Amino acid sequence: MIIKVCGMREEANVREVEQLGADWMGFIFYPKSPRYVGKTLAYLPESVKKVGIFVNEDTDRLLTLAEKNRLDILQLHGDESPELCKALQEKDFLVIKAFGITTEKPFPSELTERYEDCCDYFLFDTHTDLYGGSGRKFGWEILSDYQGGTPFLLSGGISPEDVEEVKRFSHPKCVGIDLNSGFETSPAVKNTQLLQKFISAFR
Ligand SMILES: O=C(O)c1ccccc1N[C@@H]1O[C@H](COP(=O)(O)O)[C@@H](O)[C@H]1O
Repeated sequence: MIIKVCGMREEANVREVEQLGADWMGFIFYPKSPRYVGKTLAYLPESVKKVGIFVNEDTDRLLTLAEKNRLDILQLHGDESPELCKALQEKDFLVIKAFGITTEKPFPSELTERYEDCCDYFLFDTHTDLYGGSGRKFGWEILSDYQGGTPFLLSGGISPEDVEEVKRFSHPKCVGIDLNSGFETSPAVKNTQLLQKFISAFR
């Protein structure tokens, strides 16, 4: 299973998390996020895949940031179209389309189906008007209604005490989990002890 640690920014913290055995590390390029990278990242990790998180970003700016930060994967949290996802794949990026899920509505199969042929992964996150990083979980049982072919990461408010529940979660297309605000001491600063404990218990 892929473990992605998201919302990283500070050099020392990036170096520490790189040593913990995470597979992917996420950097948020959405200016309204408290985890916004802002200025240039002082250190780009080598031993993890670097994921850039974007929300309805201008395509030229997205590509400039992707090149500058040597991003491997683009995670799109806004209303990005299937055509944009396809165009980014054709530029040799892996593409993750994030979907905000709520149990108050049926699983959005009609929406996810439109992205089946243009994304490498989906990410199922808790619906929020802020696009992501809510720190809240949704009822994962709704994912039994996801019958698509694209592998997905489970996301949204996963915290240290969820490790057993995450291990019990099972879906044939779930290939990973996303850890973000639940492991922070302050926005964009991860508690490496909590992460280490979670990762060893999860593996
Ligand atoms: O973390 C943010 O601030 C953020 C803002 C806008 C879009 C995505 C964002 N983060 C992503 O949200 C999910 C869930 O995070 P959390 O566990 O609920 O804190 C995660 O994939 C982050 O990559």
